[in-house]
Amino acid sequence: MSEECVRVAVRIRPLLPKEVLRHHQVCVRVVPSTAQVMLGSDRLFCFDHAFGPTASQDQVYESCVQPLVESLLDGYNATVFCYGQTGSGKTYTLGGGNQDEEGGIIDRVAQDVFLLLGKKTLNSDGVEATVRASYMELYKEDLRDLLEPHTIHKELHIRDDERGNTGKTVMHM
Ligand SMILES: Nc1ncnc2c1ncn2[C@@H]1O[C@H](COP(=O)(O)OP(=O)(O)OP(=O)(O)O)[C@@H](O)[C@H]1O
Repeated sequence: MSEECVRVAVRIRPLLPKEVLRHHQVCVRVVPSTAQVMLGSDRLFCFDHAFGPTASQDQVYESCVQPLVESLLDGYNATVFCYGQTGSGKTYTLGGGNQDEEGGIIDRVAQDVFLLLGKKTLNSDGVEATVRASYMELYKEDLRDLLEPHTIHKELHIRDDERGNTGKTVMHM
């Protein structure tokens, strides 16, 4: 893995059945054996990773995220976020989730965090670990606690943290 602080991966999802039925065409493809994508026939873009429509959830996780989980347990901070227009595959890549889909990044991170913590605590006497997780949705101006989906009306507010403008914190999570 490169030493860059910020790395960008692009994932091209397959056409959906409804898109195939409507004869939509694929307009972007990965240049084989590179991290480049070609838009149309002559516009080339470079990324740190490029995944085509046949890439598995495993491949995306192993190349882009797993190394971050390992460094997390060495004390580093890590952020992974998905960006893209509606329907481009952010939820699928992060969550997967439908019964017939493979699990996404969140499932795999959770599994690996506990697996690696298990190994660490086994190998080092007296080491204890606490894992805290929050899962929220910010849609327009509304925040939802996705670990308590029934509390739609729960009063959640974004505030500056005690250090001022450098971070944000959500009250009442
Ligand atoms: N790599 C993939 N392989 C197979 N199906 C995919 C893939 N990525 C996305 N899809 C499918 O494409 C559809 C749209 O994906 P998804 O809901 O993840 O988009 P999104 O970016 O989260 O959209 P929105 O911003 O509207 O929430 C879903 O039916 C999803 O199952």
